[in-house]
Amino acid sequence: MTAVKKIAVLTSGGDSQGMNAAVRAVVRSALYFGLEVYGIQRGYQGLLNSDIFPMDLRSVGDIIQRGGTVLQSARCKEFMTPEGQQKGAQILRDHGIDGLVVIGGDGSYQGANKLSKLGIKTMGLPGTIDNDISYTDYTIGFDTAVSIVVDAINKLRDTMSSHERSSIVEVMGRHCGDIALHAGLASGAETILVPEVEYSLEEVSERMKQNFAHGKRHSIIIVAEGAGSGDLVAQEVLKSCPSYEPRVTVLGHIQRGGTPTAFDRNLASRLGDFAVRKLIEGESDKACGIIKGELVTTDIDKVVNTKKPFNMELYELALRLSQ
Ligand SMILES: Nc1ncnc2c1ncn2[C@@H]1O[C@H](COP(=O)(O)OP(=O)(O)O)[C@@H](O)[C@H]1O
Ligand SMILES: O=P(O)(O)OC[C@H]1O[C@](O)(COP(=O)(O)O)[C@@H](O)[C@@H]1O
Ligand SMILES: [Mg+2]
Repeated sequence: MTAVKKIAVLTSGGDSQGMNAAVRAVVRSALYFGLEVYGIQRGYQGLLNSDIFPMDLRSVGDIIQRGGTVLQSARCKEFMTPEGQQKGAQILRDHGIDGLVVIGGDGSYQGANKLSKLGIKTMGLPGTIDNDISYTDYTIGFDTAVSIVVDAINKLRDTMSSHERSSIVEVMGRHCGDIALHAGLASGAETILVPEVEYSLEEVSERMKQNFAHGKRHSIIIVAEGAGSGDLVAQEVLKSCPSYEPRVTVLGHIQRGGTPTAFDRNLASRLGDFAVRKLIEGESDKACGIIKGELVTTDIDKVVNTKKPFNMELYELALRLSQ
């Protein structure tokens, strides 16, 4: 006896690499366990437009390696209203859909939470490059985004060291410094500016001067978008250490594209299958995650109301090793 018979899947919010692998896992596991499965195009916007279609085994062929999301994504204002949420729940009921897997970030999770209060069984999967979701060590897309940043910094290093310059790299992460931190540690950045750690521009220039005195003739500064602007940091470096000739690179949406890493594909595959099995077992209003290698579910309410702790140990290590 399964708690759901017909489920749907959608992707919502900023897309991330590995969302396709998650969609594939949801569809194939659902079919394996005898459920009917539907895709919803363009997130909650598509739900409100009844853009809902049946999915079969072949409909998710040849997508595990692709970035973006074949279901497409959207940000939908109407769904933020109680009327929009009731309309969405009614449309799902009209289609006979009793379970929904939402792949997205914290905003998308809140939409899933509202639908569950209206009688639809929901499961959230953490699809965002930012890694800003609590109760999971990793989100789907984070590993790929970090690899892209590291690859870009490798290239910047070549030219920065040739010209003895300082490279200031602005990376994504509105409220979370994890991309900056993990890419910074992996690429030996001297300075990592994140929203979770207060800093002053004076401190940054003091560190630059010290590094210069220690014989460093080029340097990498990573700025998470939520921590400030690369241009401001560059102005400060130009004032205090002009010989570093700062150059700013904003990586932007490049970080959200391209083929997902094996880590992200495997995480997405495991979580997609897990979400289906939990729906079948009757769980609802839960976010799926991975903690210390184990798959877990946590109440969505708890997840969206808890800020993910920042790893200060890793941050201090990155600074210690880049002296
Ligand atoms: N509090 C909320 N209640 C209902 N739906 C929400 C809420 N917050 C966000 N959403 C829906 O989820 C969509 C994606 O949220 P957003 O915060 O943009 O991205 P992400 O899910 O990546 O964090 C929004 O456009 C909206 O449709
Ligand atoms: O797609 P947009 O509107 O340019 O949004 C950019 C934002 O989306 C992200 O890539 C991901 O954020 P979400 O997962 O919350 O959507 C952020 O790092 C970035 O600030
Ligand atoms: Mg978000």
